[in-house]
Amino acid sequence: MLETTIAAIRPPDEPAMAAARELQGRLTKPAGSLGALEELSVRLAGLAGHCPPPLPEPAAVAIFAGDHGVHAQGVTPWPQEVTAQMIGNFLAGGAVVNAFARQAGASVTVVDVGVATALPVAAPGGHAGDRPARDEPRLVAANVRAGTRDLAVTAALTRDEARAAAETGIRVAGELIDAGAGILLTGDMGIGNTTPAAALIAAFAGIDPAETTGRGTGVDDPTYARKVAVVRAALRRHAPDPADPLGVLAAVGGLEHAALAGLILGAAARRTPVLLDGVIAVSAALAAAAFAPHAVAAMVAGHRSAEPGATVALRRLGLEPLIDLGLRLGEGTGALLALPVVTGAVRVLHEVATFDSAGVAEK
Ligand SMILES: O=C(O)c1ccc[n+]([C@@H]2O[C@H](COP(=O)([O-])O)[C@@H](O)[C@H]2O)c1
Ligand SMILES: Cc1cc2nc[nH]c2cc1C
Repeated sequence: MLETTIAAIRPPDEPAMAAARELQGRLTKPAGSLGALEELSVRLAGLAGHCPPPLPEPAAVAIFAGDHGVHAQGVTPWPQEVTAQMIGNFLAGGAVVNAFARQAGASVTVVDVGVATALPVAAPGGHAGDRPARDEPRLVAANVRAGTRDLAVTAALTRDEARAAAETGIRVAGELIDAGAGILLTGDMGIGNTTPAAALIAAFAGIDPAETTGRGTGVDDPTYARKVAVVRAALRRHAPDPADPLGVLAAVGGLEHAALAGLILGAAARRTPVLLDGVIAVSAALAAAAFAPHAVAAMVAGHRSAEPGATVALRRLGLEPLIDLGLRLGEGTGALLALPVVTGAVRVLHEVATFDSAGVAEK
């Protein structure tokens, strides 16, 4: 399924992009006055193969959750159980992602792709295991293994495990798009997952982990120094080949990172935009781009995470984030805040009058 998905990813449609550029020039506003929204509208026309592209509605957030063997190295102060507990919170509607999803009118799908501890059977007020109503958060059980192995000691995953997680992401993308989603938003939850994200970005960018490792949930100086040393040693030990993205994901990645790479590939194959959240999403986006360079055409960078690796990854992908608020929460929160910007960029092409039609004089 991974190979057929990659093979289905085509380059953007140049005539649709040219039509969007030409239309932008005829709308009742000074040329270029919508800044980055204009190029975004052109990119989305190229992805859709149509001008104007469809409005990115409805929106669906997919939160991939997993745990990490590298937690044993003391790279985060939070107990591993928080991953499962936060799933309970997502399903009960009490997390920040839920508040922002309600505001944006987006659905929330939580995917257990590798949680290590027991999931809440039914969160208070939640619907885990029940058949949810249309707008309630939904849980997809797709656990590949109970957390990764410790990447400081051995490869985090086998290639088969990394593939299984990526194919889960592809499957979730297909199901959400089949159910009508016009845009997918990436979300993640995994205590410790900024460590593999930093390793993935350093591996794909070929740079020192000091440039890609951040403070995650907010680690102190000794923990930060340990984290950089763990990532550096892991890259030296595994020496992953950036031309082999499955190998990189297996060596130093995580199950949610691999699944997010799959979600992005699945969206790109269906010519559906995927709005990226923070550092975990952009590390997965580098893997997706290594699998299929044209997948970048489907990516929109929602925001610039405070994690330094996010800026490195966005630069390599050639993506400018839509908002920059110093967020470092994950869950899909930054992507949700950026969603109205994406919708606005497309709505302009649908609704704004041209100089001709409105009888407004041009300069
Ligand atoms: O989205 C981001 O850029 C981001 C930055 C820092 C932390 N996080 C979230 O915090 C958790 C990982 O942090 P840590 O310190 O345990 O590696 C995980 O659940 C992520 O969703 C997310
Ligand atoms: C409380 C908490 C919420 C989160 N959401 C995403 N990552 C998280 C990490 C923690 C610790």
